[in-house]
Amino acid sequence: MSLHLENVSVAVPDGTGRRVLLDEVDLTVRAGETVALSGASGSGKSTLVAVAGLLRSPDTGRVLLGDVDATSVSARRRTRLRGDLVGIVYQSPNLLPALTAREQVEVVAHIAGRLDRAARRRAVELLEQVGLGDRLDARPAELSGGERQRVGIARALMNAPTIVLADEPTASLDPERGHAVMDVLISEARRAGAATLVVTHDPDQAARADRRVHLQRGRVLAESTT
Ligand SMILES: Nc1ncnc2c1ncn2[C@@H]1O[C@H](COP(=O)(O)OP(=O)(O)OP(=O)(O)O)[C@@H](O)[C@H]1O
Repeated sequence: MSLHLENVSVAVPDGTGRRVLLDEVDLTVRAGETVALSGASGSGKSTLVAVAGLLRSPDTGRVLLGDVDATSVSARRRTRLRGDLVGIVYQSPNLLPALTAREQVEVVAHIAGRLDRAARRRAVELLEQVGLGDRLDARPAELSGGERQRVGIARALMNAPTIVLADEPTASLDPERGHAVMDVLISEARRAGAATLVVTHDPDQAARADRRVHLQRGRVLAESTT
């Protein structure tokens, strides 16, 4: 399923005027494609991820997941779409301290009311795919930063999302771990055929994507094929 942002603008009140955070952004990420999003601090990357992930509605423009216009449905339907179709990897995975790696991932199915035997098996498979097959019962305090981030990736993929969004998923890691985590994220998202948008400042990591997009002051400045 593809992700389309069509003419998306977001502005917030700023003193007596308005501050534009996203300015008529057009962006398409095709199914199975990975797009790296870069831009200076404050250029609007996190806002774009929040809009694409249906966490924030644009003031104007449309967000299409496949051919469903998520901006024209009810808030309730939008929440359902997000839960069913979107997986988000955050800068820091915010794992629950009391839960094991396996449980962190299972929670996604639990919340959806679908924690059955198949879901438990899928959680283990995902953790194996991100290289944590031998750490299933470890709690966050027993995991390294890179391992915790890989749990976050497995968790984001648990609902078999067709849209994967990652906002600087490797920001807290050293370059070597960061590259390893990025490789896992991109290969797993590709394997799932998901449309994947990854925010990264790191040119080496951006080069791993199929395409790069640069944001400047809320506008898409340039696209390049890597
Ligand atoms: N609710 C808000 N009210 C006012 N300003 C906001 C709001 N949300 C974001 N901003 C501002 O909008 C701009 C874009 O923010 P955003 O977080 O999208 O940028 P970013 O490119 O992700 O930055 P960074 O790389 O530092 O995380 C920033 O200048 C930020 O301060």
